[in-house]
Amino acid sequence: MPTDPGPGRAGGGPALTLHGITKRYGTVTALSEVDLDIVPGEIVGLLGHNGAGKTTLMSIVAGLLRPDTGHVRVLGRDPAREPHQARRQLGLAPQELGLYMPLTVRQNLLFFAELVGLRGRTADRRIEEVAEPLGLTDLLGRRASRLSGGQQRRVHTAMALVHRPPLLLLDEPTAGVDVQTREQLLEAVRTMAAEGTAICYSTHYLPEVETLDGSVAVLNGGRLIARGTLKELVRQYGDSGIELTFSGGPPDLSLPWPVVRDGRVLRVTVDQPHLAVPQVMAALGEAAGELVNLRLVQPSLDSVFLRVTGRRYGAATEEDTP
Ligand SMILES: Nc1ncnc2c1ncn2[C@@H]1O[C@H](COP(=O)(O)OP(=O)(O)OP(=O)(O)O)[C@@H](O)[C@H]1O
Repeated sequence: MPTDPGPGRAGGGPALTLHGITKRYGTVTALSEVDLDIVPGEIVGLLGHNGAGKTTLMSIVAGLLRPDTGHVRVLGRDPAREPHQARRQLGLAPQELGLYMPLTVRQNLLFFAELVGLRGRTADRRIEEVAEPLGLTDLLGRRASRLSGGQQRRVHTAMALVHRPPLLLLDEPTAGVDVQTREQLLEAVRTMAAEGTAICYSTHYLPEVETLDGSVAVLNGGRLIARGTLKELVRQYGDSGIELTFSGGPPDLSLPWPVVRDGRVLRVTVDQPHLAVPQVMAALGEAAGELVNLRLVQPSLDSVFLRVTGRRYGAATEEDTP
């Protein structure tokens, strides 16, 4: 049994509290009046289009950037005033890989373990513990430079976990990884949450957030515009409908349901889209010849995102109906 304290150390309060956080870079407002709590054991999918402020938010929590206004508490500590204490309570896996390529996997993990005060047998044991679920046990002696991209990404994530932090910040941990690595990372995230770790998980891949079945925070232009569990948000904002894509400009349709035009796409919001298809097709008339795709949209995180931001999320999967 590990002797170091586990992640359930928040004493009942939130693992992370952000209150009124604003951050500007010159004239660009990256975050505006953001309030966010994450409680122990909660996985928050942090979502937003490119430039929405996700990385800025994580950097502020990790104490790498200072907010212009507002306050941050990591397990009750202010990363700006008590950087070392706050830093030990969190693990950050930034977007950019941070491996030392000439070192072995074990040496990379040991380096990070020592940075947060782990030594000797405690560090060795934690390295073994963190390597196992991420499929790194057999790779501990291998140089980082000799690993595949997916293996490097797993080591990068393992470095954030090695001190068993009660708060974990993962910035697009599955960017560019293979299916097996994705599964291993998601499983490791689920396990840590079940053990009480609070996790802030940014991704451009909505099905991952649905798989993790956690809660969601949506940033848009630096503002937090939606926050809740997946189920709550889908109930509140998850429109269903029909999405029609045309080879040229979409026609004007006369239908009894709201129709929104977005470039070459028309979106019809309707409760039971499969029953509405015949009427929509009939309304197309000659424009049916220009139709290149018809998709039934069911209430999901994808439709929540579209509703609250006005744009679909970049890498969401599509269940296209030919
Ligand atoms: N160092 C910087 N100097 C100036 N502007 C910056 C800087 N870093 C970020 N920004 C701007 O702040 C805004 C938020 O950027 P941020 O990187 O936090 O977004 P993001 O949601 O992480 O985006 P992505 O999904 O592309 O990683 C963007 O408009 C970005 O251009």
